[in-house]
Amino acid sequence: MERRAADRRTRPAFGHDALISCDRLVRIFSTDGVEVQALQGLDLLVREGELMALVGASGSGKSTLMNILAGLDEPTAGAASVAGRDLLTMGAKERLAYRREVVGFVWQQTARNLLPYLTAAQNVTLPMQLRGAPGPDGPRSRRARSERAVELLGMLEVADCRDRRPHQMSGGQQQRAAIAVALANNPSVLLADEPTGELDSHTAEQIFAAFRTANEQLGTTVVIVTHDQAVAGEVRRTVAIRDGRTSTEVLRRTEVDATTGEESLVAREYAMLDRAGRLQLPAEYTESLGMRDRVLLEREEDHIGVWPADHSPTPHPE
Ligand SMILES: Nc1ncnc2c1ncn2[C@@H]1O[C@H](COP(=O)(O)OP(=O)(O)OP(=O)(O)O)[C@@H](O)[C@H]1O
Repeated sequence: MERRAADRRTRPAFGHDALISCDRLVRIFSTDGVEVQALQGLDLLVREGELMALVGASGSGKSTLMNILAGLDEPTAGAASVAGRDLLTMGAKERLAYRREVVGFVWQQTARNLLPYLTAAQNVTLPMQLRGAPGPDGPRSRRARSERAVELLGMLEVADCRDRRPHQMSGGQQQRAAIAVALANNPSVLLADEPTGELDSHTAEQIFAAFRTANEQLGTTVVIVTHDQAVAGEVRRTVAIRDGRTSTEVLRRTEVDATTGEESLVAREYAMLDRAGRLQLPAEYTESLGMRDRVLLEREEDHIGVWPADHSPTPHPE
């Protein structure tokens, strides 16, 4: 037992090597004496450099999670950290610096992302000005800031909009300029909550390509909340949230056929196993097999069998 306790002490902490780590996150909202548990012990790890999507039914807790990661809201319990910053213990000053330097966000409402009376280039320079004392890699002079703004707008293919105000730009151009604003201070993480929600599918595709550009060219970690199946299908990893918890995860990878050499994208769905060993079984599986309250488990050499409670265990040879 002592050895087990020592092992536990020397074991690396949960999510120690992740850029985003949410550990049993809980967020309870109380309004008029009614409690809503928007997050109910959510676990999520995101590695540096990932481009991933979060999906889930309306009300499952996606926006609540994004607001916490954006530093706009605080969890009721649990632990959360982004790029080494502890989101529960940050003071007001650190929180402000966190929102300016560590995370960038893009919201669904195109109007929420840009100031209407500034041009695209001015919108991009504003976060750099607000940052105050620049870091070692931050642009120092006014000229350097405006050069960076033009560079970012160019990378996102809206250089021609630099002198236009938001109302002189299409919805898609506004969202691309919004991505440039979010990237202005070179954040570690780019968060986007339904960024293509107000756009047609062709424009949505272009916006998604812009996130991919940011991820590939700048190495920014990108987390996108989306209802859009086409967007969710484009990323390597999609995590589904159900009732305030991560429930399933789809990983996609390219496989090469050994004989034909042809490449194909293979998607695999996984259930999440939490640290307490809890596993959420899909309702369609449990219902069709009449599983309720308790199930029988059988440990096999390379898998675990889950059976309805009235199943007779398979006799094992002696
Ligand atoms: N400020 C708040 N006050 C009270 N309840 C809230 C608040 N914000 C969210 N909720 C509740 O928390 C739950 C999760 O909401 P959330 O907005 O995170 O879901 P969502 O998955 O983003 O939904 P949608 O896809 O519709 O945006 C819902 O039941 C919602 O009503």
